[in-house]
Amino acid sequence: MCCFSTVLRDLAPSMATLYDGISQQLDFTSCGEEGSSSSSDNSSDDYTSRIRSPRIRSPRICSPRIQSPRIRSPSSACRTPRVQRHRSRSSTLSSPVECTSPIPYASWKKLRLCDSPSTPKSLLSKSSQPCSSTKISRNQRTLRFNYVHAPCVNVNPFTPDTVRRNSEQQWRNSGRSDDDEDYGRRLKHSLTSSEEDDDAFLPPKRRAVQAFMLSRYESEFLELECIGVGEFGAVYKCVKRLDGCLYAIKRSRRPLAGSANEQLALKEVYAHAVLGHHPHVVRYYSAWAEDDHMIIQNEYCDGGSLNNAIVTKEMQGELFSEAELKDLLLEVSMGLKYIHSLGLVHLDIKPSNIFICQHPRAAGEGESEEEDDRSTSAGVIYKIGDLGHVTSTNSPQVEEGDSRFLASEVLHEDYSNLPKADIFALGLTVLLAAGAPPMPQNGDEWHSLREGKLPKLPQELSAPFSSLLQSLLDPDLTKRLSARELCKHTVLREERTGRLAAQLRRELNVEKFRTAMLEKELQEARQAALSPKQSLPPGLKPPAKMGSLPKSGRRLVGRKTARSMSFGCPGYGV
Ligand SMILES: Nc1ncnc2c1ncn2[C@@H]1O[C@H](COP(=O)(O)OP(=O)(O)OP(=O)(O)O)[C@@H](O)[C@H]1O
Ligand SMILES: [Mg+2]
Repeated sequence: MCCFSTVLRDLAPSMATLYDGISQQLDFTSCGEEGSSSSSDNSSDDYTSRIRSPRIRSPRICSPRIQSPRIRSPSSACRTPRVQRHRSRSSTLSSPVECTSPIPYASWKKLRLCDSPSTPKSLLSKSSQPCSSTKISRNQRTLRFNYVHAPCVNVNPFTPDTVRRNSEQQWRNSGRSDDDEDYGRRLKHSLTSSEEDDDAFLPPKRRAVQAFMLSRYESEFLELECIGVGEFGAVYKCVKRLDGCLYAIKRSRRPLAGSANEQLALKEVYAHAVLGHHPHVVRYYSAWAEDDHMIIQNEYCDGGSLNNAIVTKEMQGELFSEAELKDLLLEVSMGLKYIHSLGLVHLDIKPSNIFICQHPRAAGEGESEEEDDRSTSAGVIYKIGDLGHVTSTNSPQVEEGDSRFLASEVLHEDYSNLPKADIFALGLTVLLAAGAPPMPQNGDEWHSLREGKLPKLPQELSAPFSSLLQSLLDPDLTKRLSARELCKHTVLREERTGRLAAQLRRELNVEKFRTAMLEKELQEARQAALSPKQSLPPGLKPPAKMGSLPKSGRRLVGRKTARSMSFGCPGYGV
């Protein structure tokens, strides 16, 4: 009896926790429409206070955009683009009915209901809930998130050591809360553990599959830091609790449903899904809607954006070398060639939308037929990201990108050769990396660039490379090279091929040396086999010489056992 009462007493807190869990579940389901348009401001603030951590934030790159100058008559070919920036992405509409998006609110709703294997579960469950905008108070929400403990983070045992060490260092610097200490501990342990205690890598199984009444973002990911804030949303560096790998999670800043942002968010997801995997396009893993915000899980590029790299170089008084510029141009062209080959255009190519991977090997890259990352000058890989403006070439719905990189023909609504608009923007991007002054948003300078006049650069580029850059800005679209042509261009290929050849020669020499060493060992082994008396201890009978082996090849010892052979084994000539 005494034992039974003890058990009951011990059970009481667990029952209370269970009850809490159930009530939180109810609470959670009721918050589905908190971000509905009528309450967007509050929700946005709530979101900001909840999700944005006061951690390191990369310098914000202001990228004003054109304010949807949709219908423009040819007479609008004025000297200065009339379009005034600050930008269409942010224009949240007050009601779904007013939505100007070509994907109407109804379709968005339907999209959430379509039950395909690729439809995120969270999206489906959310869609099945009533659309009433039952709001929960800030306090309730706080309670909900405070009471539930997030599952721990698994440490991926396949993470290369260098990456793991970097993560551990970052972990130490980030000053995490007690809740996530476990991850830090296991991460640290994984660096020092021996083979016998490799089990320590793996958390108890129940943790990996446990269901928690948290948002998908919080239950599946551990947020490490905010790595960028764009017009559309904020991007967080996160570790996925299950696989222990890093991802860039992009979350729209404002509630989506019924807003113009909805179209952009969907465009980005559609484009990523269609594009699949290419070494020069930021990889997409998953997307879902949460509290009416779109969340996109992408590959994390450890070198940040090209824009950040340009700013950093500038501060250090350095410039991208011509070889690096050629790599940049070639690799982004490869990504564009792929995008264009699928009948799509990016329409927002600029330094802040090109990302750098510094550990391509670790990320399993360099598998493209077209390239070999051994041949890149800086050993980094450039990738095209931010697909929010992607549209198809056949039936373009052009949401113009940043006016600083906008081709003149797009401003004049000539959409007959949109891939060349990407090439124009790429030309300006490479010029910026070469040290060109910031691109103008309008005015005479803006026009002179569109007339094919290159800006002054602080470094001397070779004549062939300069004229190649010049051709990217050519106002005559037929003279502006295509991505396909750029990928084959000798100016870009020559050096790269030379570097690859040199690298292959080095590797060949290493292999030759290894072969020579093996041959030497083999010779020694043969020698030892031919003069066995010298090496055998006294009293031991020498084995039969090669020449005196029985003709049938019968073995003298171990006749009944399977024969295993190895090089360098005296007694068995090869
Ligand atoms: N995959 C990634 N890896 C590393 N950093 C990233 C990644 N995605 C985004 N970032 C960082 O976040 C910033 C904003 O990202 P992104 O361009 O996707 O958002 P955005 O809201 O569309 O921005 P904008 O409208 O200004 O182009 C980038 O400039 C970069 O610094
Ligand atoms: Mg961007």
